[in-house]
Amino acid sequence: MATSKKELEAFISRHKKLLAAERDAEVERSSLLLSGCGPKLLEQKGLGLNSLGIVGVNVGLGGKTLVELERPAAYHTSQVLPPHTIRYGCATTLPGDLARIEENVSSAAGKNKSSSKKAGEGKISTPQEVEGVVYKVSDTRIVLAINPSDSSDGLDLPDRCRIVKLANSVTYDRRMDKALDQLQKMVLPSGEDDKKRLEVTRLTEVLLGIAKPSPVGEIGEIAFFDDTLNPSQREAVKFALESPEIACIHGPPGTGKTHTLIEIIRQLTIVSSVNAKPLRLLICGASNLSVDNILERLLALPAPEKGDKLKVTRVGHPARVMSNQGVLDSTLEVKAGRSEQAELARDVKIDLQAALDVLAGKGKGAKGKRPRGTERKKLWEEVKALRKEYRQREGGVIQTVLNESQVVLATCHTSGGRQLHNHTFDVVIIDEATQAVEAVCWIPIFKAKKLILAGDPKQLPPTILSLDKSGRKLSGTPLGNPSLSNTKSQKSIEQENERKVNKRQPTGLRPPRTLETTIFDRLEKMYGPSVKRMLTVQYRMHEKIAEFPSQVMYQSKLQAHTSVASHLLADLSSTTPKSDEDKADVLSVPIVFFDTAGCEYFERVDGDGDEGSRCNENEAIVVKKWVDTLVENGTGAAQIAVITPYQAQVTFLASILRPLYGVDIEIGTVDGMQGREKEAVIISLVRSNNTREVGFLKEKRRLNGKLCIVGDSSTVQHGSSYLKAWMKWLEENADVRYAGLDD
Ligand SMILES: Nc1ncnc2c1ncn2[C@@H]1O[C@H](COP(=O)(O)OP(=O)(O)OP(=O)(O)O)[C@@H](O)[C@H]1O
Repeated sequence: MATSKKELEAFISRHKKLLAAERDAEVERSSLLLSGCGPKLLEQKGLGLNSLGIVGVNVGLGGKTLVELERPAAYHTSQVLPPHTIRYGCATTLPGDLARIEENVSSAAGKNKSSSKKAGEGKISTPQEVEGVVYKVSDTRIVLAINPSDSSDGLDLPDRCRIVKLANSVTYDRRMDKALDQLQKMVLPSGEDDKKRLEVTRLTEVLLGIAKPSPVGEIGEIAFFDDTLNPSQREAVKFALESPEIACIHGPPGTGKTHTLIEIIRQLTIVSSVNAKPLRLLICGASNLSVDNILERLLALPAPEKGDKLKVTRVGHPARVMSNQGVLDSTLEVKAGRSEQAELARDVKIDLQAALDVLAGKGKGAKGKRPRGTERKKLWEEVKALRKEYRQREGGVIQTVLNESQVVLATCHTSGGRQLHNHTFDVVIIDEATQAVEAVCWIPIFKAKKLILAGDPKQLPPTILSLDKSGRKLSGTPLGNPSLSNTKSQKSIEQENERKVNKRQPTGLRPPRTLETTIFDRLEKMYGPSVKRMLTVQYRMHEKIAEFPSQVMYQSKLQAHTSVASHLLADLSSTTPKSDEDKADVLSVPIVFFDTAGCEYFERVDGDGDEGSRCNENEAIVVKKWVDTLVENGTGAAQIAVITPYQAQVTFLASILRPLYGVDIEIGTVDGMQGREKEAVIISLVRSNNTREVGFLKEKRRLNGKLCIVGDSSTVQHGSSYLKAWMKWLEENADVRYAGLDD
C-alpha cells in the first residue's frame, strides 16, 4: 500500500491547514473577548485577575525571568485567587496560556487598552505591559515566565497590576508546525541537504504507510513483575514488547491502562529475552496530569532486588498543586539544582538575582527606587551577560542529568524543548494519545525507533475550536462521532459497530478531516485491528452500570472484574439501612433512574448565561432528596458525587447541597471533577444535550456502588442517538422511579 508522494503531500498540508485554522479561531476568540469586556467582566469570566502585586522577580530554568504575582492584603480580604481559567498546561498538551501583565486601571480605561491590541501580537507594548507564558499557578499565586529576550530592555512593572489571559498556547506555539515541517523535509526532501540531515526512520515510514509494520517477533514466555495482571493486560504487554515499530493499547475507563503501561515500562528497562540491553524510554502524555500519573506510579514501585533503582526524570512542570515530594524531586529542575556541577551555576544565579533585585528597586538601600537612565541600561547589559553565562553552565548540568536518565517523562509538547533537543530514545510511549492532536505526537516520535500509544478512541477527542461557517468542526464532520449523530436505536448502533469492526479494511494514508482524528484512530484505520490490543476487564463499576457503554461502545467486550461486578452500597460497612425497605430500595439497587418525563420540570437559561448554561431547579431538588436518602442510610457525603453537564446547574445544586453537606460532597461538571473515588454518583441531565458521551463514563474514579440518573427521558431522547439509546436502556434495565415532588 506504499503511500504516494501525492498522498504524503495532501496529508501534511491538510494538517498544516487545520492547525492554522485552529490558531485563527483561538486568536479571534481571544480578541473578541478582550475587546468586548472590561477588567471586572474579564475576571468574572475567569480570563483576568485584577489588583495583583508583584511579590518576586526570579530566575528560572533557561534564564527566564519569572514574575510572581499575588493578591496583596491591601486590596483584598482573601489572598485566594478567584476562580479563573488561566492555565499552565492544557488539553492539547501545550505549555501554558499566554498572558499579559498590565497596570490595574479602571474598567473603562482597561477596556480601551485591551482592545488596542490583538492577542499574541508583539511582545512588550509599553514599559508597563509585558507578555509571558503562564509558568505556575497555585491557589494564591500565579507565575509568568518572560522570555529573556522580551525582558532584555528592562522590566518596569507597575506596583498594582492585573493579568489578562491573551490566548491558549495554540495561538503562538510553533512546535507543532515545526514538527510538520520536519516531517515534510524528511519524507518529501526538497534537496540533498534535507536528505542528508533528516534520515527517515522505519517508524516514520510505518506511521505514514510508506512501509508496512515489520512482522511481530515471537518472544515466548514473559516473567511478569505484576502477577495480578489479567489476561488482556498480559496480552497487551506482550504485544507492546514484541511489536517492532508500533503498538496501540486501547484501554476503556478503569481497565488498568496505566497499570499495563507500568508493566511495559518495567519490562523494557531490564535486560530480558526481548532486550539485550535495558532500553531508554521517553514517556509522554497529552497533559501534565497524565504524565504525573505515570510518574507517581513509577516512583511507588519497590526498589529492585538487584541493581539500581530506575533513573527517572520529569521534564516540565508537574500539574498537581499538591504534587507529592517524590514527583517534585524527580523534576529536571530539582535534580539539576542538586547536582555537584550546579554549584558553579548557582554562583552566577546569585549574581543574576542580585542584579534583577537592584533593577526592581529591591537592592540594598534602594528603598523601592528603581535605577533609571544609563545606570539602568548598564545593569541590563550586566544581566544579559550573566544570563548567557548562567544558561551555558546550567545547560551542562541539565545534559548530565538527562544523559544519566533511563526514563524521561514530559508532555508531548515539552519533549520538543531545548533540553531534549539532541536526545534519542529506543521507545516513546504516549499515554492518552486519543486526547492529543496528531501533530503534537510527532514531536516526541522523531526521537524514537518504536512507538507505543495508549488511549481510548471512544472517549472525547482533543478539544478543537475551529469551526466552519455552518458552525461545524472544520471540516465535514458534525460534532461528535459520525456513527452516533443520526437517529438510531441502540440495537442498530451495536450492529453497526459490529459491522464496522468486522468489515474494516485497512486504508492508505488519508488527510484528516478534522484535528479530532488522532494518530491512534488513524493507525487503526490504516492497519486494522491487528495494530492494537484492547484491555477488557474494568475495575471501576458494577457490571450493570457498565453494561450499556460496553454494548454500545466496546462491542460488549468489557467485563466487570469480580471485585466490582456485584458490589453495592449495602456491601459497605459504613452504610446502615434505616429499614429493610431502604436496604432493598436504596442500598441494593445499582442503577436508579428518576424519570421526570411528564413532570414539567422546565429548565431555564441562566441569567448571564451567554454560553447558554442551563439549570433545572426541580430536577436539582430530586437530586437533593436522593442525596438526603443516601446519607440517612449511612452513605457519607464524601462518598457521593453529583455530576451535571451545565455550570448553572452546578451552581444551583451547590446552593442547596453545600449548606447541608459542606465541601465533602463533590458537585461539578464532568470536566471539572476532581477524580476522587466515589461510591455513589448522581447525574442530573438537565435537558437533552448533544454530548455523545454519558458523563459518568469519563469518570476517573471508581463508581462501583451506585449510579442514579435524574432527567426527563422525553426531552433527553431528542439529544444524540447515544443518549436516546441510553434512555431506552435505562427504561428497560434501571430501577425507574417516579420523580414527582408532590410530597
Ligand atoms: N490487574 C489488576 N488487578 C487488580 N486491580 C487492577 C488491575 N488493573 C487495574 N486495576 C485497578 O483498576 C483501577 C484502574 O486502573 P488504572 O488507573 O491503571 O486504569 P486506567 O485505565 O489507567 O484508568 P483511567 O480510566 O483513569 O485511564 C485501579 O484502581 C487499579 O488498581
